[in-house]
Amino acid sequence: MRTKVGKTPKLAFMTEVMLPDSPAAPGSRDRRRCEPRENRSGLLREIRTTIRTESLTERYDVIPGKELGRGKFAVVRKCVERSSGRTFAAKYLRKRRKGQDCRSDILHEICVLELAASCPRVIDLHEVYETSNEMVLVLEYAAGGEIFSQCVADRDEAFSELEVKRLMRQILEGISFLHQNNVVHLDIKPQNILLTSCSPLGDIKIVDFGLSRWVRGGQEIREIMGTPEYVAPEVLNYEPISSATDMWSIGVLAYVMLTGISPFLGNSKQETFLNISQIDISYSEEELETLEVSAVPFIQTLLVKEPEARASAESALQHPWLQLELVLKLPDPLSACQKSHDEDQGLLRAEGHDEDVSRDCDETRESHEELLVRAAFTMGQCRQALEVPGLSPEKSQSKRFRFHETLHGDCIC
Ligand SMILES: Nc1ncnc2c1ncn2[C@@H]1O[C@H](COP(=O)(O)OP(=O)(O)OP(=O)(O)O)[C@@H](O)[C@H]1O
Repeated sequence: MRTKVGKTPKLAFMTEVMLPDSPAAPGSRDRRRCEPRENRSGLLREIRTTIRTESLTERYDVIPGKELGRGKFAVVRKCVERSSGRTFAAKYLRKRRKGQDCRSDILHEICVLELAASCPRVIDLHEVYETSNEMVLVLEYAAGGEIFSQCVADRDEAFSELEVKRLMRQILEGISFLHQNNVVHLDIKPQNILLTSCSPLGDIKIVDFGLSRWVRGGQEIREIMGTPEYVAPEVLNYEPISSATDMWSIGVLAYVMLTGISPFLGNSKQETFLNISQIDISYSEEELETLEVSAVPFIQTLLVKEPEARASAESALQHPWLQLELVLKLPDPLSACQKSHDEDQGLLRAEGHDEDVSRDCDETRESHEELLVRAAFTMGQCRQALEVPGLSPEKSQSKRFRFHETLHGDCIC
């Protein structure tokens, strides 16, 4: 039985990688995209960012004490750039891991961040520093933290369905950008989706490209990596990895965000793998019953065993479940004239605005009212409605379980 959402060991059987000759590949910072150069295992290696060798503290005040997050080989701290007063997240990555020089993995992570520099759904890379033991990525600061916190929160603090839809659209936009650029993330999970702000709920930022790979048609990558609960069946079967591998994880993520339940999590890693390979998933949980009718079919287009039969990021964005968000994209004049009402309702979080500003407020008010009715209807159905008959808060809360340990370099056997 799968009843918990939590931080779980990460699988990572990396193939050996070639090391680049010099710390910083030549190139200017004004080019928008890096030319992807990769070695056999899908690691990009040619970065454009200047690697600074002075101490980070010459230009930044690192906020003492509180860490923003931590992995097995990295720690992330808040820092403030003295010249601008801007806050950033400094990710300190150890170059030597388990006796191996992993500098090339870090260069790959930098290169992917450069490649995604124009995508607002991916965290921005500001600067890179290097010492003898570490590399430090100075990243845009995502003040809202991980969406994980709200996935495991009590019902009254968890995401509403409307919020999940908006965030899911943004996640798919980011993943679609990466896939169009031949990058697969391979570690999509709630801990790697951050928020620009928590209250009010901001926008998502995808982080942690440590396991990502650059894949091209014809080239096969087979590696066992990821986080057990989110890993796709083809990874367990040592079959080729593709963009569909991320889409599986997005299916698991959608389920988790909507229910707080990890759909494949078993009592042991082996049980989790068995559940995944048998697609042993329950669509009859109480938490799913309160959702819009198109929510479960959305998840089902992703949690399909055959990678080629899974929805792509682009087709998932077209799924009926996510279409309400299109209605929520309001033109600027409407946003202005309805602003206070929208705030009161707390329903409208338009993520973009149409260029079309020619319609006047009166004309758009009508569609806005329809929108509010539809949004209110959705909110009424969402899982935050604790009064749903037969849905006991105690029971549903027992399905949420927090633990904070993240392990790496784990194996499947
Ligand atoms: N830009 C950021 N702004 C705010 N917090 C961040 C940022 N980047 C990372 N964090 C926090 O630090 C955590 C660890 O970051 P990240 O996942 O990039 O490191 P990692 O060592 O690769 O982790 P993991 O072991 O989970 O792969 C994130 O889950 C998040 O909580």
